[in-house]
Amino acid sequence: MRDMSMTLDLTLTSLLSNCDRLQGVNMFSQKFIRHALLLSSRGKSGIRCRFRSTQAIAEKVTDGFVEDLRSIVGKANVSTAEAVRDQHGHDESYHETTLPDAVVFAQSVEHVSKVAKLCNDNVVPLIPFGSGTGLEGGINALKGGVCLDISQMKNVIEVNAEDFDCTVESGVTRGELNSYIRDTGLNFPVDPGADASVCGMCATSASGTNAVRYGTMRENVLNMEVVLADGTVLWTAGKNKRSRKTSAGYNLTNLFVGSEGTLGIITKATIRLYGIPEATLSAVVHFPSIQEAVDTTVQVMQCGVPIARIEFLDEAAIDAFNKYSKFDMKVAPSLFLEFHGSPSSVEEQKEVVEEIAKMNNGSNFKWATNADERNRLWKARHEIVYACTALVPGSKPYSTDVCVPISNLPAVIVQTKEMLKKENLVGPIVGHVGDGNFHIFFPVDHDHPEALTKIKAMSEKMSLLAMEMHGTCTGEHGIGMGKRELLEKEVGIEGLRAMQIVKNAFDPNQILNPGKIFPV
Ligand SMILES: Cc1cc2c(cc1C)N(C[C@H](O)[C@H](O)[C@H](O)COP(=O)(O)OP(=O)(O)OC[C@H]1O[C@@H](n3cnc4c(N)ncnc43)[C@H](O)[C@@H]1O)c1[nH]c(=O)[nH]c(=O)c1N2
Ligand SMILES: CC(=O)C(=O)O
Ligand SMILES: [Mn+2]
Repeated sequence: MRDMSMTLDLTLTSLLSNCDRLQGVNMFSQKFIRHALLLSSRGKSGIRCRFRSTQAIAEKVTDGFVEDLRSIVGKANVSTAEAVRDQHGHDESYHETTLPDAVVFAQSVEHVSKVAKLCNDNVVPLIPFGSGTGLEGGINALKGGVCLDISQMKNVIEVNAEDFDCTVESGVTRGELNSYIRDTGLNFPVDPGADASVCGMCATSASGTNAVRYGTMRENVLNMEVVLADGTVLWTAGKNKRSRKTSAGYNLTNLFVGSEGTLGIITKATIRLYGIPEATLSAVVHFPSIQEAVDTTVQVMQCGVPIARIEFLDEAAIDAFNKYSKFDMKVAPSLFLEFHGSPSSVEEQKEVVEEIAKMNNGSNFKWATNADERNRLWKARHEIVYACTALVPGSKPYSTDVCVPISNLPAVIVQTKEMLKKENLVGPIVGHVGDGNFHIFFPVDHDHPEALTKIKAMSEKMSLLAMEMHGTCTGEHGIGMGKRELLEKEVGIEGLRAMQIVKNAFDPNQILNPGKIFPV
């Protein structure tokens, strides 16, 4: 035991001699340095542990560098046109555009690997671009560099219907996958509303309306092909592996899920599929108060009803929803529900939920049994973020995204609503409440910076409240550039340091999506 620790200390010493930032590395961090060292000793992975500031010093993207990019992917697949850079310099959120210097459209994993190596050798920032539907400014090129658009890699590599899994390339969107596999009777249910790329969903650990039944990306990814900063290609669970369980070493798959383009570029994902339910039933029910709607949710969950969707909209959200999507719903706190299963199981779930809702003064149940009605309802629900921004013409969405343990949800939502009133802010509340996750969608108009300051303060208060109630500042949208200052508050300085050590080990030159996740 003593010999072992001496060996580790010696190894640590030699590692530390390569580090730029030694001071203040506590015992906890040293353990991680040892991990990093073990990784770095695998020469082939190319992972080196050189500690640098998390802020990269980007080399300029010169004409010669652009020529090098063109020689890798072909002339037609590199653009420096302002319109193309602009399109790739922002997502769907309020964050203001920051342009990359060049956009590269990769056609293969070999392209991705060679472009990564070139950027790494020249210390040029590299930002993976999935489909640009993120809500935390994840693709903004904060330090310029190369935006690597991988949306044209659109092959479905394999579908193993008998094992309920499939493998897709980075450009395949959730909608495209579901159209492709429709004939198999299977589908991929994780549903962030937007038609995001499956690999982008891995990168942000997305979820959405039916995570309550089927889980988030974390529970649904079995394996990923990832290109590291230096161009190394690895499979997080081993090449061709797709078992439901594994105890083989560290869980690299879940390290890359939610890494937001800062650890590697996900070029393929092997994900779980589910049978399309035999019967589906949707409903809307209205309540006199937020408390009663959310209490209903908690009781439904605590009764163990395997509900597929249970979505909350407050009266402001219903109002925006009616106006934008031409519905005529009662303007009151409401739940949108969906049940999946056999006809008898759906009937049983319906009865239990109806009884619980009625006990909480839920009324005006409206059932949608046919597919057209259901699709219209859920399409409108998915567009709610646009319905909220339409309240202020010319605005963009600022979305909060807290998630708390379900028993704390009623208190957090009620307090949030009181804070909104006190601050006199317009902000409809919408939530995937079965998971304890909810958003306020603030319409933000950049011509009114004072309103944005107020919204940011409110958003921070909400996040702190959620953390105090044992929750998180982001259930599903990620840290991106919007929540960087909150990460340390959530995971603690030790957690943050551990994350920085992992980042430094995988990306010693800090080229991958610099300026994201970590506080500035
Ligand atoms: C109308 C609407 C509604 C919703 C949402 C958006 C919109 C516009 N979202 C957010 C969004 O759809 C979600 O974050 C997606 O997972 C982003 O996938 P993209 O492919 O668009 O990634 P996008 O291109 O926006 O990139 C997002 C981040 O991931 C990185 N990235 C993308 N692809 C990568 C890859 N292949 N390898 C490595 N890094 C990669 C990027 O660098 C960036 O940091 C959401 N989300 C949610 O969870 N629940 C919800 O309810 C909703 N609802
Ligand atoms: C935008 C988002 O997260 C939602 O509509 O749930
Ligand atoms: Mn959401």
